Amino acid sequence: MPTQSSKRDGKVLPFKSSNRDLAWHIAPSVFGSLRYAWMGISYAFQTQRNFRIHTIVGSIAIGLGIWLQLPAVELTVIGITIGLVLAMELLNTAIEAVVDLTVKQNYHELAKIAKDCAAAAVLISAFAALGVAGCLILPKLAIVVLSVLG
Ligand SMILES: Nc1ncnc2c1ncn2[C@@H]1O[C@H](COP(=O)(O)OP(=O)(O)OP(=O)(O)O)[C@@H](O)[C@H]1O
Repeated sequence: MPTQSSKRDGKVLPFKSSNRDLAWHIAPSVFGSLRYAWMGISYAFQTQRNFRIHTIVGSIAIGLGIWLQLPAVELTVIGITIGLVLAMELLNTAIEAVVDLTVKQNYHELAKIAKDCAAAAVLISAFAALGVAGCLILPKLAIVVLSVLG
């Protein structure tokens, strides 16, 4: 049953709620979608060094936050920031794959722009995460370390 319409070459085309005719395969259920998402995380962890580093550093940050008994709001901010960095890493990996699929091993200025901008998005989110850790974790960690030392 047509629910919306799209414009192509000036013509209004009706389309169904799931207009995925070009897809090779469509996840049959919510459980199927979750399984494919997990496969994406697993692929990124196995193949992307930066994704592994960010996962480990993020886990340490969450662990430190819990150990330092940070308030729930601060732990939430740290969690959201780590989630943002990991999500950016996954999008960067997806963009790299689509670019490589499109241009193969040929040089293309637009491929360069796509990859450089995707990498920049990861970098900016990582800097934001550093800033959050510097504001919320470092001062309290310094107090604990200094009190232990002296
Ligand atoms: N097909 C291409 N055409 C033009 N420049 C490219 C192309 N492929 C890669 N590059 C350039 O090489 C850089 C590194 O490419 P690569 O595929 O390793 O991306 P990356 O973001 O550095 O990878 P990773 O996130 O895994 O470290 C890109 O940022 C881009 O500047």
